[in-house]
Amino acid sequence: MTERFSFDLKATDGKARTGVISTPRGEVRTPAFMPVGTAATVKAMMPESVRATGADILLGNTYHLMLRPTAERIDRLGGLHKFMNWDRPILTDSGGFQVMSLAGLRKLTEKGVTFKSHVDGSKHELTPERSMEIQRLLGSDIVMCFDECPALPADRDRIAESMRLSMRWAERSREAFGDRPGHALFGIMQGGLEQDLREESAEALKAIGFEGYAVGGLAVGEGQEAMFDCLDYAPDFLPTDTPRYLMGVGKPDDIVGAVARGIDMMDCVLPSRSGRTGQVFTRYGVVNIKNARHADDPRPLDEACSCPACLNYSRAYLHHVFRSNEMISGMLLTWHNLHYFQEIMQGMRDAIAAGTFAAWQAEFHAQRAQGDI
Ligand SMILES: CNc1nc2cc3c(=O)[nH]c(N)nc3c(CCO)c2[nH]1
Ligand SMILES: [Zn+2]
Repeated sequence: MTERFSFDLKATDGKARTGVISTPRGEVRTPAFMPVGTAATVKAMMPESVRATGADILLGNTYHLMLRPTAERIDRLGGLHKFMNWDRPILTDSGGFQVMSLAGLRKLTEKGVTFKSHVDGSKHELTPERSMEIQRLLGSDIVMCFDECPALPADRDRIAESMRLSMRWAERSREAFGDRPGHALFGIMQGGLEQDLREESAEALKAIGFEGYAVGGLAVGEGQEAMFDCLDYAPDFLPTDTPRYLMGVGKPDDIVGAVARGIDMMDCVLPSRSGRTGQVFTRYGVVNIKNARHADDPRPLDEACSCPACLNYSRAYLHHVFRSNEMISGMLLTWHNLHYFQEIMQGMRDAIAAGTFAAWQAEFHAQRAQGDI
């Protein structure tokens, strides 16, 4: 076990990379998908089940946990890992994105953001310094800079002004983070869909120096084509010897396309959230389990899947418990979706290491029907 944070790039195939992030709480195989554990739980999953799907790391949220139960209470109780019974690495987001998407009555200044809690209307402030303090109290292994993620579409001046504010906040985040061996601070690149602003942001972050770099400001409604156009150049502005994390992505084909463009880590609520709404991802396409045509179907969701839902239950059963709004529905469909997402990651890690990523990608797309199956 290491007391340090490090990234070891094992192999590349085209722009795709595979490696290992070493932390005092364990290793993270990349490319990695991080399940989202917003309120100190990956919804409908026990932590040991999350681990059983193949996850090495999960994501927590500064915004939600500062409001309820508060970072100070989690600290008093031994930190987020003990609190939620997950002893492997945790990456926490810094709160800015969630404030802009969830909180009310927001006021943005150079200092930071004041806002009203979406939980109880109480007033709060987030600054780079306060975000670093909260993430330290939580005890997260990978801390994200406090940034502003502008909603798209936005005009170029707004994007430039927002990115430059985020770069000043990145400087303050680095300063406030302090010297924490074994812990990492990741910078977040902004700049919208403007190539020169993306490059300016990357240069600013590299001049400050971080243990990893995220591509932020995407998956905010721009669509897959525009996102991939940006990913055709943005990761190349980042160092090759530190992890690259694409925030908030995505559907299976988004994930594969991002890895093909040099991304090492991703997070998304999709597999867990859609598991609760009956949307099931399989290698052949999407199954909407609430559809009546599954009512008498004795087959599993996916004959080739080894998750508990596919080994032990029929589509007919899953259709029934979804329609009956039974808790086991969200549990089984979430487990399957997270298992499938991790199977995609393992397949890509193996293919990149073997130099067969192009063939793996072709097979991935050939298997998938368009639309529901
Ligand atoms: C779902 N799409 C998405 N785009 C994002 C973009 C950002 C971003 O630019 N900055 C920060 N701090 N977080 C982000 C997050 C939350 C991560 O799950 C995003 N999530
Ligand atoms: Zn399954």
